[in-house]
Amino acid sequence: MQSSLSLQSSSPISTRSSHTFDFPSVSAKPLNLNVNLRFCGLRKEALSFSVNSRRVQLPCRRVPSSISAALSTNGSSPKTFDYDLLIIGAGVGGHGAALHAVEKGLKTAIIEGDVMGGTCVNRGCVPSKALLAVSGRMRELQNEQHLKSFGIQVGAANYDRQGVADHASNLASKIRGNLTNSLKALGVDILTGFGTILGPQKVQFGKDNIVTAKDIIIATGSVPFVPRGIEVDGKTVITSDHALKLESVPDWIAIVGSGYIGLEFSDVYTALGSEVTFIEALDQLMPGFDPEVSKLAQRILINPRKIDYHTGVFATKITPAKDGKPVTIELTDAKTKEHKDTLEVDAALIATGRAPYTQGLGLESINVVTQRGFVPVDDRMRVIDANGKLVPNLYCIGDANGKMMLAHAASAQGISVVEQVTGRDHVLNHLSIPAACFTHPEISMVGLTEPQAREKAEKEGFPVSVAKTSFKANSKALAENEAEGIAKLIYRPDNGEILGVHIFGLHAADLIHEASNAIAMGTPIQDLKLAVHAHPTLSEVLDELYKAAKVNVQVSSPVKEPVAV
Ligand SMILES: Cc1cc2nc3c(=O)[nH]c(=O)nc-3n(C[C@H](O)[C@H](O)[C@H](O)COP(=O)(O)OP(=O)(O)OC[C@H]3O[C@@H](n4cnc5c(N)ncnc54)[C@H](O)[C@@H]3O)c2cc1C
Ligand SMILES: NC(=O)c1ccc[n+]([C@@H]2O[C@H](COP(=O)([O-])OP(=O)(O)OC[C@H]3O[C@@H](n4cnc5c(N)ncnc54)[C@H](O)[C@@H]3O)[C@@H](O)[C@H]2O)c1
Repeated sequence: MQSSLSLQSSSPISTRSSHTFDFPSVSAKPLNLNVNLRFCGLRKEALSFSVNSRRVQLPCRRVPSSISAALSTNGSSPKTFDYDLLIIGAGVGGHGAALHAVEKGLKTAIIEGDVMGGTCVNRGCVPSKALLAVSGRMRELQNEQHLKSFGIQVGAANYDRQGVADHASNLASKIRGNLTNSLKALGVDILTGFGTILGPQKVQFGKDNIVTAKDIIIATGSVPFVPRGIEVDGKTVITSDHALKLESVPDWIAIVGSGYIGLEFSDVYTALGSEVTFIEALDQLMPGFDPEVSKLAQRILINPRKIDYHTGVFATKITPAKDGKPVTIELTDAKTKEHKDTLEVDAALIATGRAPYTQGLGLESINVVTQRGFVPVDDRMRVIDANGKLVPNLYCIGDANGKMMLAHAASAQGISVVEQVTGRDHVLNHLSIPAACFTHPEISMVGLTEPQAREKAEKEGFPVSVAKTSFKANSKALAENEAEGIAKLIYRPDNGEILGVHIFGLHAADLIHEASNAIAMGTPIQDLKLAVHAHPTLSEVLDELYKAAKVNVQVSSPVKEPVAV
């Protein structure tokens, strides 16, 4: 059985020191742990420890800067710091940054004003995927024809609403616990209270606690955006925060907005028996996706289901149900601005985007003016002040900067910042960050859509080509009787660069990573054509895609001598 050990440092470690701990172990025998810290160069230390006399030596690492840091960027900067890195907001962005900071040897603290884990864990990715796991199973069990095609017969599928809701909330608590424990185990100090920036490198949290840090990351996230005129009562007119609790499954629900949240919830509600009406301001549903993919997705995710829609209209006034009257929704034509229709439904979910949560952060104390609430940053997430100058030692990651409102983007931005503050310049390529919508089947994408790629190509003067493959030719998808889907590759035929990949089909969210990693590593298609995929797997959809591309250059990497095995 393995024992895990955690080294917590709440005071700066800067000199040679040795500590011996006795602590109960998971094995029958108590462990005797002897820890040695040894200076081995400028602001570096080597950690060695012995467990029951067996010695383990870890390599030289950067040590916290608490003693040495004395910045002189501004008269009011502190001379010494409580921490190397202070993160405001313990969502996935803050968590990712903190873990990487510890790995880099930074003394790190994280301030959280509400529950640990932020949006993703408590009110976003995690509970929504729990609900989608249920909707996937319900869909399968309700699809008699699909089951029959395998020779399977089952009785009528049903569900217990509270049981489904509990699955989502239990999963959120579990992952919140894991996230909190991982920070504690690595020695990240968790400071509880609302954080406000008082000046350079100085933050107040809670009522009157002040803490200083060499570098500060703002990671305060976002909240649901509710347009003016819409009254949310939390019961019949709701946001995703309420919907994830699944307190009811309305017979008829209007979903305002057909982006990620709207689409995922349409999958959940229709699987659980609701009828859905989409209200979308733009002229087509799913306007954020590649147009060809959204067209196919509409054929499969919308048309055969109990969903109707109004496009090109704004929901300008929504009044909750009251005194036996239904929810009323006034629709206004997006172009003429004239009243178009009034709908009466049982409930309305407002999924019209998210607003950054940056109020009360004290940005004015450092001359930073937000843009529609978002903190302005450069491509290294360095905060830009009202005069267009970089604010020293201040960064903003995740939803609060609005670059890309995705959990893994927030975390990747945090890691990028930590790389920079520990001496390695790093710019994150946002075009390599994948995204996925977890409907049944899933939609995933990375890089540019076809219209975006064509616009860029015209401006910069390079050729663009498109290759496509269908899941219908994939043995694994056929075996699963789920061959409805496409993959689309947008690329430069002159050099083999991938500009974008879009997938709609079974497990699209998992499949996209091969393409996103290729973009991140700069691997051209002519090299990818030679990569081998196991048969029969869904990954062969991408193999086919690369092979279908017509690139005008040969293999770019040197051909290695074959190695005998
Ligand atoms: C329904 C839904 C489903 C989603 N599904 C996905 C998905 O499947 N995949 C995906 O990639 N993304 C998904 N997202 C988006 C994802 O949740 C966000 O992009 C992500 O949570 C952003 O992380 P963050 O760290 O920037 O902010 P948050 O997660 O919002 O965390 C910010 C934290 O900061 C705290 N805070 C704010 N101000 C202060 C302050 N002044 N002092 C102290 N603490 C403060 C907040 O309490 C919060 O805990 C989903 C979002 C929603 C709403
Ligand atoms: N699977 C995922 O990764 C996932 C899941 C959910 C949410 N998210 C993230 O959360 C963020 C918010 O999601 P979202 O779906 O709320 O936003 P979104 O920006 O994806 O979609 C909002 C939609 O609402 C429409 N709209 C806005 N105002 C309207 C109005 N008054 N009337 C009618 N239509 C209106 C917009 O045209 C748009 O299509 C997204 O940026 C997304 O990145 C990600």
